[in-house]
Amino acid sequence: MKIFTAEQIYAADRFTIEKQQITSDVLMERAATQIYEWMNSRLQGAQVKIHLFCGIGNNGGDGVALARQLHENGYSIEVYVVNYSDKRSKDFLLNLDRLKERKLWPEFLDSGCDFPELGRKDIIVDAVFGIGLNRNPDAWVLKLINYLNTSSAFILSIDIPSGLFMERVPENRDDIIRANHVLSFQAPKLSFFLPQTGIYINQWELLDIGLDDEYLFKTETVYELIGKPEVLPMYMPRLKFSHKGNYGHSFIIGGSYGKIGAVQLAAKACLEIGSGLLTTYVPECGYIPMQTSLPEAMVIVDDEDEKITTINFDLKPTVVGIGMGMGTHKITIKAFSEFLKTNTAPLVIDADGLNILSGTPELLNRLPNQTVLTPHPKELERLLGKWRDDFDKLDRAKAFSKKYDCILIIKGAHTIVIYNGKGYVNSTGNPGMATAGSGDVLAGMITGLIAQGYNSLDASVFGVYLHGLSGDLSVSESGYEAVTASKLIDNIGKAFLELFRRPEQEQHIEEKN
Ligand SMILES: NC(=O)C1=CN([C@@H]2O[C@H](COP(=O)(O)OP(=O)(O)OC[C@H]3O[C@@H](n4cnc5c(N)ncnc54)[C@H](O)[C@@H]3O)[C@@H](O)[C@H]2O)[C@@H](O)CC1
Ligand SMILES: Nc1ncnc2c1ncn2[C@@H]1O[C@H](COP(=O)(O)OP(=O)(O)O)[C@@H](O)[C@H]1O
Ligand SMILES: [K+]
Repeated sequence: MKIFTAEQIYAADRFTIEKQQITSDVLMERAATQIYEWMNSRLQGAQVKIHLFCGIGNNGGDGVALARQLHENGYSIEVYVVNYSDKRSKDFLLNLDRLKERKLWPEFLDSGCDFPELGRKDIIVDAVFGIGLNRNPDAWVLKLINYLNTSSAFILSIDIPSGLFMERVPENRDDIIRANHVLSFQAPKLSFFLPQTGIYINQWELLDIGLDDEYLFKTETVYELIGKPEVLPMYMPRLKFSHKGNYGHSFIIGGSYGKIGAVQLAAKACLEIGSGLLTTYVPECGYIPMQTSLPEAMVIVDDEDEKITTINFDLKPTVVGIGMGMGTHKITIKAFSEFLKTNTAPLVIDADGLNILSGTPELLNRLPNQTVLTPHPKELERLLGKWRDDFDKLDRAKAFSKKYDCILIIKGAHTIVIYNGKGYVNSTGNPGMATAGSGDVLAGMITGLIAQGYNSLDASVFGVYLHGLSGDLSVSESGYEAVTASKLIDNIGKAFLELFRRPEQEQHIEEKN
């Protein structure tokens, strides 16, 4: 699903108005109707007090139009106009008149006034600012935002929590509405998925206001939200007459004394996702653990017992995954550097492999094209330097990925795969996955997909999606706290099955037919 910028959404508005031969207030009315129906289906006429805080732009216009619909259907409402500017939008004014025609008189709030009392069981509709916020709100408006946040009422934000910008992080983290639920129009907004801004949103949902399909389809976006429809076409079915040689030979290099488990996890995940063959390269101390825990894997050992000192092998890997638990000893850095001089296989670099790269950046020039890097936030900072905010982080990541022609996977609650100026935002996964070794599993999964013939970008996007889905399946079995990296591996197979599971409703209809 595409993630549009504010400019693209405004352009979609204009395009739709032109093509459907409607006036702009029709779109506003559609927006209000969608929200009304959403609320009504949940409230079922309940006489709960609904406080609508409406700005003077089109987000406020949505709120005022919604107030009218709620009133006409018997709901108990209070409307407040947050009078932050005298530049009121045309459609806001039109809807304000429609409200007044029905003898509904909103209360006008400005810098001098007291804020209304809000009950614990009331509902607040936040329609102060939408995607048009382009500078810091005045102090009294911030005070109002703070006031709403401290109330215990349920906050429903229209389109986007007020105070949240589309393309930057606000300076003061308290200046944004903390929404219980966001009803966003047509497409999700990038800020919903970034750690510094996503925290203001508890849940979000999209409402279709009928923006023109052709525009939405044809317009290219930098960011895309990756769900099932996006990954399904990537899936490569296994062929009846295929053999293990068709699914590649993965080579996983890593481990050090006390950290052989990282290689075990990556290797197991790599096999579980379908790699045809797998060889691991570990220090001598890893030989017995590897051979006993993973009989399917072949093992080559370093001359040294506790760490990797040379990377000598006699096989032609389809893909190499390197770095998990490897350590950053001087001699290991040398071995890694020598390996990069001769390696031509596609690479997936994780953990200490990344730390070595950030300590020895000249090695970045030795990476094959489309090398996959899988940093967690700290490793990413070592690679990119300190960023100003999450939007700056994405810009730096895009520049880095372009400079070294690498695929940069920014891991987190919504992992973002960066390549070729684009960002693929993952939709699966959960906080249960914040647990030791889950990154090793991801690196192994991506390695195993490349082995099977997926290109490195598809392997990254698909691998990240399946990894999160395995996490979601693990949570449904054992709750958040008990998710472990090993459980993620155990659920890779179920994640594949889940990809092809049809929604129950659909199955039911078919059975009836
Ligand atoms: N295609 C869509 O998605 C549609 C969007 N609509 C609504 O329109 C909203 C966008 O409306 P607007 O562009 O009018 O913008 P907003 O309603 O977000 O309001 C901001 C307005 O105030 C000004 N402003 C920005 N920051 C300010 C500040 N700190 N202090 C004072 N004034 C400030 C801006 O110039 C802008 O006109 C959307 O979020 C959505 O709610 C709907 O009305 C219908 C269609
Ligand atoms: N809150 C979260 N929600 C969803 N996924 C998460 C969350 N926290 C961590 N993850 C995922 O778990 C993995 C953690 O990777 P990493 O920190 O490298 O773990 P490790 O070093 O222990 O292997 C990443 O893929 C990340 O996206
Ligand atoms: K809002």
